[in-house]
Amino acid sequence: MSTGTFVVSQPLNYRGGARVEPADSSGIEKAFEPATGRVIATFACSGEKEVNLAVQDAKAAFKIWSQKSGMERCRILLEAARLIRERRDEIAKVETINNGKSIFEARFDIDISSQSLEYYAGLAASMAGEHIQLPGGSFGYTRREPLGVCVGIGAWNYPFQIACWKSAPALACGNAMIFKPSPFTPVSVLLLAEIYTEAGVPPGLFNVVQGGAATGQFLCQHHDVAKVSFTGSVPTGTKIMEMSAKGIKPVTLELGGKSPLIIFSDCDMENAVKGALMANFLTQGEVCCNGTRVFVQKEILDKFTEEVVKQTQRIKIGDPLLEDTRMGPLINRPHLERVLGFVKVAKQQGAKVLCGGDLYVPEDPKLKDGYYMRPCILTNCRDDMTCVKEEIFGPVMSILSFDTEAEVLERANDTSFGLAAGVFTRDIQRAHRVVAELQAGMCFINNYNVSPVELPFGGYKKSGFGRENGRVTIEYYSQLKTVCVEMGDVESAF
Ligand SMILES: NC(=O)c1ccc[n+]([C@@H]2O[C@H](COP(=O)([O-])OP(=O)(O)OC[C@H]3O[C@@H](n4cnc5c(N)ncnc54)[C@H](O)[C@@H]3O)[C@@H](O)[C@H]2O)c1
Repeated sequence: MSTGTFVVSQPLNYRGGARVEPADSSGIEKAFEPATGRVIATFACSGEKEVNLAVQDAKAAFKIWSQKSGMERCRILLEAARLIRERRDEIAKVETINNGKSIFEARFDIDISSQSLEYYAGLAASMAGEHIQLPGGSFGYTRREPLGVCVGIGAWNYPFQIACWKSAPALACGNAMIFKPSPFTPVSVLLLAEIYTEAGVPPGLFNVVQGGAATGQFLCQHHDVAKVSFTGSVPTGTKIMEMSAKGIKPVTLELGGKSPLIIFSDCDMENAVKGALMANFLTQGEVCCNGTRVFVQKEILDKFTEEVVKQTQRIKIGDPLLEDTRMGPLINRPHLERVLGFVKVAKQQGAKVLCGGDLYVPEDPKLKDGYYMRPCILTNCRDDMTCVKEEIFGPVMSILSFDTEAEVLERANDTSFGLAAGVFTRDIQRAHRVVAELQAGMCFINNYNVSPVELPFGGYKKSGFGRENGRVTIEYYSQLKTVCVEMGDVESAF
């Protein structure tokens, strides 16, 4: 597989353990290779009939799967994790071709994905209720039971990983899942569906329906869907919550962010610079938890800025399938233009562009229609500027200076988002004091954007609720049944 050659001709829906063309459609979509601007797949968006069939199949599979013991589910999930490892390179390449992220990064995503299956496989076997002694020999116990058919709706920035972060805990708990990827990145989740089938899940347990908003709505409104787990923007998250409210369905919302990264003057400068790059430029900056508001204490502002610019200018942009590329193209042309538009507005509002923020045309002629830009550092930023307030979702870092801890905390929290935050300092007391005050679900001390599957991930405020990863996620894919057992006679009040 090399850039400019991949096309998908097989069906992109998956139902009953096989790829299928949808039974009906609500429109046609095209998926692109961002590196070249080529169409790699044309597919029908699933209509209501197809969604009904997917739910019907998932319900049948749920009956079989939910009866299995945790150990039985564990073995199958471990086998699926092994198959992901075995096909790591192929999956990473497909992800790179359809999303644009460098192959170097895509391999990490696939590794985190297989780890997610391994982690929840382990928990599947140890899920248990409680036994509670009551007076007179009576007792109660709790059973942790699955919810039923869960829907996963994904964003386009981590297509395979999002599908794993949702399906691994869902399946571990005994649920079935129907997954709808973003229409921009429909391809890699099919490999996951095939892997689950090969590993031994019942046909229909993990189905894929393709489409955009209309298909997503059919799924959310379906009366046999027990839960919706959504990753995407705040406006869509609001709609998902409204639709789910009508059916009293629980939702997990993993939404956007505008996270602060606070660099104190006593930091280890080399690590802080690396951390700022990690916080801003993975996947071309298209990362929900990115620390795009970089607050730097005044004493080290010049030195930090100089170093961060130097390292940003060294980032190798180009063909994402090449081993030494570290930044590929953005997801599509409209998004590229939107991100460049943010840089333009930032300049109009008084920010200074220290590097990048413009189109990049690689030398290789086959890449000339790709969606590349140079990573951008903005300085002279103020808290009221658009680039500091809004989620850009591209490689644009805004540097802001600050004087005191109290001041920076106030400014860092002055946002309706609350997904992540970071702090670099050598003072351990300050580090813990600051993160305790930060209004964010995921806080990093002296690093940024590492995502071990053992740690819960999710937002505060408008960045959503519910968690992915970690032990706690079991609670979002299961429900507790209490059983009260009488060992004596009924003492009636009547
Ligand atoms: N918190 C997280 O874990 C996380 C992770 C990745 C991305 N994100 C966020 O996702 C956003 C970027 O992703 P995007 O552009 O794909 O987001 P989006 O909200 O446009 O779309 C997300 C998904 O929702 C579907 N959808 C759109 N309208 C719908 C509707 N009315 N009903 C049901 N489904 C609908 C889309 O087809 C897509 O699959 C950013 O805001 C980013 O921060 C968050």
